[in-house]
Amino acid sequence: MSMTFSWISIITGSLIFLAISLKFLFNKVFPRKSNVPTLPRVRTLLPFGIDYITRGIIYNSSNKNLLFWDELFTAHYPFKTLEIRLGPQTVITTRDPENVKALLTTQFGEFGKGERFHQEWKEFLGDAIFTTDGEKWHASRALIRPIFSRERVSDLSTFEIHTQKLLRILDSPGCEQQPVNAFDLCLRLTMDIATDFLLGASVNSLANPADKFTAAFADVQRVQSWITMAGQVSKALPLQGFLFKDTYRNGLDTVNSFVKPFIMRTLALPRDEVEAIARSDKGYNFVTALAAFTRDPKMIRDQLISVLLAARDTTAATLAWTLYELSGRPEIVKHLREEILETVGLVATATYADLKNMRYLQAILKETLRLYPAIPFNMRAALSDTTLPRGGGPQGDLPVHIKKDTLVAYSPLYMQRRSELYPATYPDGTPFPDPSQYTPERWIYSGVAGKESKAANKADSNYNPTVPAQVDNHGVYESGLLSSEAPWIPKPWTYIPFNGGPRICIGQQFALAEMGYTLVKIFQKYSRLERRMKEEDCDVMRANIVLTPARGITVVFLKN
Ligand code: HEM
Repeated sequence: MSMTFSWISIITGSLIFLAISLKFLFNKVFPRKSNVPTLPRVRTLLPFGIDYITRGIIYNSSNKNLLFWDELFTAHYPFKTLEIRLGPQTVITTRDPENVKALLTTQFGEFGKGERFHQEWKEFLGDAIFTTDGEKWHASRALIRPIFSRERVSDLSTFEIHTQKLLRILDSPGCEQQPVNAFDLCLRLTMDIATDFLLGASVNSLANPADKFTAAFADVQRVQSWITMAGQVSKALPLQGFLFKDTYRNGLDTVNSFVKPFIMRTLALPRDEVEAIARSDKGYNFVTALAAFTRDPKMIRDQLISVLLAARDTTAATLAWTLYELSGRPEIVKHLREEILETVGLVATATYADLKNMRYLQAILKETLRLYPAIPFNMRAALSDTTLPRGGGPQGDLPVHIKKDTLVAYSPLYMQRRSELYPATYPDGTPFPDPSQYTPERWIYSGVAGKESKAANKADSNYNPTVPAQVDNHGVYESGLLSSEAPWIPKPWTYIPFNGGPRICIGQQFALAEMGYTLVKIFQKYSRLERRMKEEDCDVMRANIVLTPARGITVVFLKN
């Protein structure tokens, strides 16, 4: 037995030695051309970067993606853009806002989701807004844009129906004054709201947690996130074929069979009737709105599922992280309740304008999205041979060539947590709150919130809650703080929870209204939120496409 073991060790050791020697020789024989500015290259020990990939998988499965990025950039400080060769695949990671700006706006046509991403997601999302580039993407965006107009988004009646159901659950015998998993409730709430908005009928997962559609959608998403992660290294390791295709296909069948009748029923209506519904408020939903422009059931299905995917977990996770932070901070809850009391009182329902006028509420949401951006890591592919403005040369500040199909990764999570991107003080010398801390007040003048915020809001002549969201705001989140009186707005392209440029999140205002409405509803009724989590379960961030609390969020909602 021990003889066999030592032979295995000798053979394994020799193979590793051989692989390292071959890699060394390869680098000697094919050195990089020296006259073109190149990016600092991350050294890997084993061929195809297998050591690097393994480390990535281990860090990901132990929820340490942020640490992975931190260690990578710390090891290569002060460089902000790095190149990693994983066999034939080149992946660039950047924390340079100038490069992020190029990816998302100034060189928008040269970087996109890319054909590989499209292929990986095609079965799930088809050829819709989320997975296409160029003309196809443009057509999808134009089709969907009117559905997110201010008039449509400011109708909060769907939120009212489902938040009422949430409150009834919180008041029910098993939950009242008891610890509940707030993340699970947020997922169910956002699923119910999204399906109601999209189909005109909710899956009602708040009342029925075992709902089949919700479970199938979760299965497909889980496998899809593995496929996407494997896709980043798939040229080096062709893993995708092994990834639970049965679960994926069965899940997709369930999802498709659920949405199909809604689409077919709408398409069976005479066109002028569909157009009339799409113009009115009665019976309006995403499917009817799309059916007024296209009679293609697959196109409607693809856009519908894409928007559902984009809308559901992102909003649930942001709401849940907000409740997590608020559960440890009674002073924030107190301020928020004061603002609610002043703006809508404890009984009335908030309007869209009320939500927009509540500066402290908006600051809370901004602060959550700063520390927990729902899409923590993102990626673009070079659609042709092109350049990035920075990263080359000895100082890392020269433009670099980028070959077609190179992947460029950036991380709102990592960037938004870097203290160097924040000022030490406000313009008047008041210290700027520690960027590592959850402090909504940083978004409002000198830490003053509550009463003063409302007065400041009225005085803010640039503030206009009717301004549509879809402006290119240079990566800065729009909600009325882009005014001459704002004491601080993030440096361009350093705060991008909704991305920026032409592909900025189309549902941004919908999401903010949904989260704001839910928080108002909750804190009209409850005055305290207590966290009931073990220390080791707090702040554990799982990053599988969306940044979710890995151990849930266990809290108790208390009335006094
Ligand atoms: C807190 C909640 C949300 C956050 C943080 C968020 C964030 C984002 C981000 C970062 C992107 C860019 C993805 C990329 O291009 O790589 C995006 C795109 C998108 N989002 Fe959101 N989102 C949220 C909620 C919503 C909601 C509620 C909807 C719809 C009701 C929605 C619909 C979309 C769509 C359709 C896209 C694709 C836009 C395009 O490619 O042109 N999102 N979102």
